[in-house]
Amino acid sequence: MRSALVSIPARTSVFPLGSAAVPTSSPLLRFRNGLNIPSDGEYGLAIVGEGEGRRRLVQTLLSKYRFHPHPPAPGIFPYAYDWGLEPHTQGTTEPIQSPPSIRHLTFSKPSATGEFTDFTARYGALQEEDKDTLLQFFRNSLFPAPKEDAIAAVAAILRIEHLLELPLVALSSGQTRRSRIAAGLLAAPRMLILEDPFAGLDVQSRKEIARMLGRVNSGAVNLKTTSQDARHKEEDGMRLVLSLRGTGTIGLPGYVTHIARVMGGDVEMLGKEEYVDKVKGEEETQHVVPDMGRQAVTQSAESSTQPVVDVQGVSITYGETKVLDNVSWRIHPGQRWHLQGSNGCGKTTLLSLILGHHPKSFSLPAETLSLFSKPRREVATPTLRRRIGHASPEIFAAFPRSMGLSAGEAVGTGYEGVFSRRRMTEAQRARVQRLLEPFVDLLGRRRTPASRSSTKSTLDLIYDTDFSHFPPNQQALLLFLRAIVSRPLLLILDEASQGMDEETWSRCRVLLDQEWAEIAHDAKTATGSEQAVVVVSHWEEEVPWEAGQGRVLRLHEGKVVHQE
Ligand SMILES: Nc1ncnc2c1ncn2[C@@H]1O[C@H](COP(=O)(O)OP(=O)(O)OP(=O)(O)O)[C@@H](O)[C@H]1O
Repeated sequence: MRSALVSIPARTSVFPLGSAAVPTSSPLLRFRNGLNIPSDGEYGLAIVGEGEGRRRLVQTLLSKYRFHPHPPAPGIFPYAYDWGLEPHTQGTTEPIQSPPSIRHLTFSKPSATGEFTDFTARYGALQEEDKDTLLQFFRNSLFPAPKEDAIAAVAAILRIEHLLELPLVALSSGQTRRSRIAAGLLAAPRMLILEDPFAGLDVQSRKEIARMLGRVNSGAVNLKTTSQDARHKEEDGMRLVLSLRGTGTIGLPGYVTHIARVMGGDVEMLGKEEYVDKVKGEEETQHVVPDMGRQAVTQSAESSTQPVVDVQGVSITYGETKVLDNVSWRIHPGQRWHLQGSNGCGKTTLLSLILGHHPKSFSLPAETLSLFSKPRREVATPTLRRRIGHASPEIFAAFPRSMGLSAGEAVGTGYEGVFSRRRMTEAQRARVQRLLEPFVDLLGRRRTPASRSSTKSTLDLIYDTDFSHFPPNQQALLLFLRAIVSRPLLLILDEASQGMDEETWSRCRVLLDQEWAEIAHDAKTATGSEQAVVVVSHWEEEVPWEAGQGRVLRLHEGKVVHQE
């Protein structure tokens, strides 16, 4: 075995860069029993635990923090491996910058360059600038430029050969994720850190990709031999480090041998078996608290209400490809639907017709699409925006970060379903504050010196803080609150929990239960109507109602294959 890629001794702590040499504050992380990543041999690492802790550990691996105590540096601490950097940068104990051979792939950030983000462009006639295909992206936008055989090898690994000639914007979110993993592999770094690579992937894809990543990690597939990057020796493999949401054992790829578990600021290294035993033991001793807040779902009788959505025999075709094929679907007030189907089967396209994002939405024959008891073509799009609450990875990517909207204003844009600042009534401001309240401890963690000296309450400070100043997982939370703020007649949660921590999402679920109980109560006592809900998720456990309490619509290659 050669040297370690990463070697962090036991009892090392990390602090923000620029903090005092003799630490005066508590560390960001403490490494209980160190962290060593060998450069070769059978070894697979997954980081699990609290979201903020996992992020800090990733930042540590990217050399974004200062270490204490300063260890005798074998290379560029914490890296023991010779990354092929200039001699003068070696032997330093201060982190300088991540070695170029480490790549970090995160899916929770909106893309800085704009690629993969424009969510409505894909439905209409494509603009010239949106016509770039996946293949062109791989050829022209990656550095170092991959060789053709590398592209072919990676496309085969990730089963995206059939997508190479498609425009980037046409890819579904799962297809986009596979393509981004492919781009990460094509860069052929010495170490690739992937954050939540399996979120948004269907069950089959998750298994396939976990297996393929295992082969890359073990060196069975060596992409270096096909890379043009001269920094690497051909025999160098690629180490993959996965950061995975959740502390459970579900979703751990088979090839993973070691776990770095982050809890309460402590990083503990465990062998996989040791970890699995520990988690099982903890689960057994955990007190199961009955969920008093959870309401039994009352599924409205179909006959007694007018449907909020009535789709009858809709088909959508791009060139030769039939993306929706004779789809029919009725959604009544109070119903909960889980829209299912593998990546690329047409779920988002179907929802885009209902949401009014798809240009065909307005031009479909009146009898094929009715919304809120009227033919779609008689319902103005701003009315749809007001009546439908919507959270999705596409909204997350597209929501403006440069307009200076505060967190409260961002949530308030949900009243009109717009992306721009709007005036809110006092009652609406109060409602936004009430929604923020259960999350104050999560959203208020990053207090600045200025905010500490402010006389405002933490809730007011959060309300006024610029939306873009929150980390991505908290932005996802704010956009979820935006979707529910107006108590819309139809709520569409399309992979809404993507990017959120488990703790945050479980609180969102409690909030949803409360909301639905209140809406149901109002519907009985006043003239209101119960909320219809559509959830898209590839993870059963993330559907916010008990199994069997909702309905299911399953698509396969654009066709409805199951409806109950
Ligand atoms: N302009 C286009 N030309 C060709 N195919 C397209 C175009 N736009 C979309 N598609 C294809 O339509 C299919 C449906 O995409 P859609 O986003 O609806 O899938 P999805 O079920 O939501 O997938 P995911 O689970 O990955 O989000 C995909 O296979 C996509 O590649």
